[in-house]
Amino acid sequence: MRLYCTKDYQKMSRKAAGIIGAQVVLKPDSVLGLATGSTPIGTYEYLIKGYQNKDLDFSEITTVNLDEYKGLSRENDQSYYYFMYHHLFKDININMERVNIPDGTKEDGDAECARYESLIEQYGGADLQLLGLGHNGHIGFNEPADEFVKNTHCVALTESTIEANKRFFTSADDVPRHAYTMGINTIMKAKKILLIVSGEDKAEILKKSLFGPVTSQVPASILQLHKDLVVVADEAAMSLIK
Ligand SMILES: N[C@@H]1[C@@H](O)[C@H](O)[C@@H](COP(=O)(O)O)O[C@@H]1O
Repeated sequence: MRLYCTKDYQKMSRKAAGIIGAQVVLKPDSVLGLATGSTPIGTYEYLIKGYQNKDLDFSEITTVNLDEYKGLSRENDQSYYYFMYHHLFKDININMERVNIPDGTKEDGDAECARYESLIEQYGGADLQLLGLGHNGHIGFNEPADEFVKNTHCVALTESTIEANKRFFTSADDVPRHAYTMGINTIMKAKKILLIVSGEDKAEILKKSLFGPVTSQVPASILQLHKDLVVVADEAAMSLIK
């Protein structure tokens, strides 16, 4: 594991974008695994700057996103497709045909999850998977559970995740109760994993994830077993790690 501690959110974002940018430069046809949530927004802003400065070319890049809410269409402004389009894709030269996100509108969840899993399998996993960290240790939407779920699957969101994500919706009642998410093995198949974490409210779960026991009750703890894990966290998130 490589652990970088940055002064603040901006510096975390710049460092993370630098790592993703290096991947894009070194392998222009990379498969990038992308994430949503508030943490990666600054990273995406720096990637857009890299494109505008002509340092980064995304024309050959393929993307796979971690997750999507069940029941939300691409046009829904709370869907992760919409999020990705508005925070990144619309401002870079990505070929939208190479953008992959689970389709939240597919009623047959099993079929959609199997399709998504085999797509990632065909790519041989992401070259680099970007991850945020949920307050309960979730990655993607892999929630604390009695066992790790291997492949892309449909998950019932926990109350704490619904609570944390309600800020993006009119009320907690509007937060979808289910989501499609890459499984733990889907994520671990990535050749490199970049975990970004910001804020004091994540300090405890970051410490547990990186230095606590590997357990499905803290899904991110599995990342300790990845052979190329890079963590970029700001001082506030790192405050409990000496
Ligand atoms: N499914 C996403 C996760 O992929 C993300 O990492 C998490 C943390 O979000 P934030 O970065 O806003 O704290 O939120 C959501 O639940």
